[in-house]
Amino acid sequence: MRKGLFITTEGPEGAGKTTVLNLLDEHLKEMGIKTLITREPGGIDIAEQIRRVILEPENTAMDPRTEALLYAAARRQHLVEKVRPALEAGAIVLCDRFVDSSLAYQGYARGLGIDEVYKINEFAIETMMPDLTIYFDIAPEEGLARIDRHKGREVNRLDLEELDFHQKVREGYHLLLERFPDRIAMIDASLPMEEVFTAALAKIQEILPLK
Ligand SMILES: Nc1ncnc2c1ncn2[C@@H]1O[C@H](COP(=O)(O)OP(=O)(O)OP(=O)(O)O)[C@@H](O)[C@H]1O
Ligand SMILES: Cc1cn([C@H]2C[C@H](O)[C@@H](COP(=O)(O)O)O2)c(=O)[nH]c1=O
Repeated sequence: MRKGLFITTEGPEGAGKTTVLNLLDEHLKEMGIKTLITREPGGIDIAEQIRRVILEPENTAMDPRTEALLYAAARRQHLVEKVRPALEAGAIVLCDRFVDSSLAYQGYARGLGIDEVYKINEFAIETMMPDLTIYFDIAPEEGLARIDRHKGREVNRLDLEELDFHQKVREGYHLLLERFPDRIAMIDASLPMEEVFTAALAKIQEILPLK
């Protein structure tokens, strides 16, 4: 049974999700709340191995459906091995990307169809959807420029897609916002980091059980 809260972050490349998620994790821990911070694809050994296959820049021959299936496979293993046990133990799970990434990237930007990609993911996640998804909205040009400036970050196969693809990713997220207005909250990720953090924390506080 799910006793904790499942919170995910989403957004285009370089939106600041990882940075802000780490700050949120620190802040919640200081409040005495049990948290688990993790990421997709990855977070556990098998899923990190799948991540390497998906994101290796040389794997240019990868078919879009293969890509979607690999993300779903990594998701399944991560959910079973790490996310579900932490939720059952009552933690707040902070997960950098989840199924909405597949819907925006593979479903919309790759053109596989949001509903089709959701269907294959249903097999992976069963009914496990986030309690809250914080969507970091940013123009892809700005996000990609941040990554460019951020020396030492791995450049992955998806980062190397044309600007048009990244614009479609953002459009895909906007469609998801319309479809799931009760679950997905948008914040303006172009603001200074401190303001983005405050806005994200406010969204979490709205769903924290009162003590
Ligand atoms: N609000 C902000 N203003 C300016 N720079 C930021 C802001 N938030 C994050 N950054 C910087 O942008 C870069 C990318 O941030 P981060 O890795 O957190 O993004 P991300 O959304 O996790 O990216 P990706 O999904 O592509 O890995 C980092 O160098 C980070 O310091
Ligand atoms: C979960 C998931 C991710 N992606 C893409 C999004 C990014 O380009 C990479 C992950 O890299 P990050 O630095 O950890 O953000 O993978 C995707 O296309 N579909 C997914 O389901």
